[in-house]
Amino acid sequence: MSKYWKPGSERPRTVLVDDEEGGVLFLSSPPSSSGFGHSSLERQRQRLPVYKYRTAILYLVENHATTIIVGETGSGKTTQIPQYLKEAGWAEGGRVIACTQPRRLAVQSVASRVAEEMGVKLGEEVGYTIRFEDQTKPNVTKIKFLTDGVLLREMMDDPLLIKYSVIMVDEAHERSLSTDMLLGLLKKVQRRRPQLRIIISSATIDAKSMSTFFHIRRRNIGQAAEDPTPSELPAILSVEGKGYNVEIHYVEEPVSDYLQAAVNTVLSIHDKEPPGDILVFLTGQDDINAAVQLLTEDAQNNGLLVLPLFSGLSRADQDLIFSPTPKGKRKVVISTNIAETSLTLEGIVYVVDSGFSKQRFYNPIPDIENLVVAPISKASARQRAGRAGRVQPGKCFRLYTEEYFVKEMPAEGIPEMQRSSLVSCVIQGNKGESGGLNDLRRNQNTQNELKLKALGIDNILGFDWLASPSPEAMIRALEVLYSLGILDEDAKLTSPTGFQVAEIPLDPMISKMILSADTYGCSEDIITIAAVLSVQSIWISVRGAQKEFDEVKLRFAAAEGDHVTYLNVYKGFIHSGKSSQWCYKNYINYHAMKKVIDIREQLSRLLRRLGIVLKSCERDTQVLRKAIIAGFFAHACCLEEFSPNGMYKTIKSSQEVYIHPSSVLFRVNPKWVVYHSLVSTDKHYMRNVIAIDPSWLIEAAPHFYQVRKPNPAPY
Ligand SMILES: Nc1ncnc2c1ncn2[C@@H]1O[C@H](COP(=O)(O)OP(=O)(O)OP(=O)(O)O)[C@@H](O)[C@H]1O
Repeated sequence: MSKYWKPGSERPRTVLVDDEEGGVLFLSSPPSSSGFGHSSLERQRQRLPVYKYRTAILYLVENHATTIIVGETGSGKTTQIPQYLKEAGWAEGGRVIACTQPRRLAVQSVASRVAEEMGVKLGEEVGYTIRFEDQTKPNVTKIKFLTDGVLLREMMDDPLLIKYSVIMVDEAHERSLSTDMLLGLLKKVQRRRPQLRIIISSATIDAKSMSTFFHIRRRNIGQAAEDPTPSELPAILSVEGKGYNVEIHYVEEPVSDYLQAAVNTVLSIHDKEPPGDILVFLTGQDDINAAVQLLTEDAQNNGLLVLPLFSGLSRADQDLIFSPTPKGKRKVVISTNIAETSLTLEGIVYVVDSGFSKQRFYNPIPDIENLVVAPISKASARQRAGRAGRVQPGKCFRLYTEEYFVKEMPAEGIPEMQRSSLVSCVIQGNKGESGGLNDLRRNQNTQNELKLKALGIDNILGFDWLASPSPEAMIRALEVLYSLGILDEDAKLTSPTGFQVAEIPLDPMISKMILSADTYGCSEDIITIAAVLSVQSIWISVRGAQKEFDEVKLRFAAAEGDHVTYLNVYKGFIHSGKSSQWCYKNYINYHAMKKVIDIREQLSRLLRRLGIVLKSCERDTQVLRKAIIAGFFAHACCLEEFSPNGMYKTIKSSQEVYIHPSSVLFRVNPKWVVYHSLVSTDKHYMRNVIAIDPSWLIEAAPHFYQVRKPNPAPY
């Protein structure tokens, strides 16, 4: 049974307890206001609902292995609890307090807020880590924000997460693949390391089922030295109270076009409501761009500053979202669900919720994962409304009826684990989620599987999941890893390939491509390609200048396809002295190119660590393409004969696919191609495509392909 604790009934004692290193931790009462000083930030902190629960939270964390904290959006969970823990001594003796978030943007923004509240420089006492960006200092950082994916990766080097005293898994209701994996693994870690404290927090979580999951029954493994161990029963704390009031408005009749309805609602707010910025939730980059365009047409004269927000946005564009609204303007941020949790955008008074988001759904029959626009859950709707009312009262305009919300909207979404292909040979074109892993997320699931393997969890089918994935999806993932030579017949990581792939923080197909490049003598070139594939897009999308853009792109285009084209762009950029002017002239995203340089540098350091000497094949494009095929042979397609519209079929499952218009091979239609990822809209489109010779497939993967014997000639 779980334990509920209501503050007020009994004030927790101040207790002294030995910590793991034999030092002393003490659980104190809240610091007096004089202890805090009187700056306005400190007063703001004390006004938050969670402040009243400070002692209770510290008491529960001290005495329970797991504490589940449920509190309204904006009540102060994310920004305050890590600070309370630090103040109470949980970061003494070199230990670190971790707080995970499902999204990168949230990690960066809450870390900088907490650093500001503590009056320290970001990256020192308070830091953050997202993939390819580490803003922490060893032995200095005490509170670390990170994505749950990054923490999973850290577990490969430090399976018991020894350096952390407390791990707070925030926004656990999101149930992303990484969150679910992390929760399952943390439960295992806790059995081995009872002193680790876990906090699970959200505004909209089913605390009871989480509590049942975390009720560990510890094996007797000789932990006497670590006693007193905390209670195995998870505690649930409900933080009452919220920030400012948010008035909810529904439409009277269902709307047929949510995009147009969102635009109309923004204009009507602007017309009728007092000053205050507006945050609009749409689904993906396409409808966001369409809404931005519709509103910008109007904005010239009406004082609206319209800004898009989706993952993969450049840092400069992202900063605009957070910077103060210019005087006399009203900011309108049009976002995917990237802004749904944890973010505080200071000027936001109004939220417009379309009721939809892009979600992945896996269809096992053609083995294709689609990114579809689907209705959100009540949990998401509450999170969205919670982006208003954080620094002042607000209003949320829901573009669906109250009846729909009450009677039809599901309470929670389906966990990603149960609606994803674990093989993920398909791109999600996932522009709206998880903060910019972008194309590389395509095979994230396989990568996650790999993480479990690298953590020595071999019986994946029997793993203790919060929500079990389908066995078919698991088996498919194992098949892919086996075909790549990453797992052996006993489903164990191969040596050295499997272990090396597990070291590289990219999807296994890209990692295999990188490792194979060593054999082909082109690792120097392949890491450039891998780096470009890990940013959203190096091109700047240009509305109304398509013709010029196409002409410029032709200057870099390689007949072999997109990957080789990227090498041309990279060389041009280096040759220009990494000039932003050069990028501007060539419709290339300067920030994306800087990111490419950064990722490339990290990959080259990693390869050196693996003992791989970087070599260039000096533009031998055949060798390059063979290395790409070594990772992507399963993505081979053949042009259908006599197809008037460039239809290809995948060799693996005879799925109809087309070359994406953004590819340099669009309309060129070579007979045989290999693609990096699929985007599914009206059709399945291949992105990042190279032309190949089919004999290379058999050379790279004789276990996967065989030459069809011709039918015997009839007599
Ligand atoms: N960048 C910021 N600027 C101004 N105020 C902020 C900022 N970040 C947080 N706050 C204030 O702190 C409050 C608590 O934020 P916090 O993110 O800790 O809440 P939360 O309970 O974790 O919310 P959620 O469940 O929405 O993530 C906000 O409502 C807001 O008043």
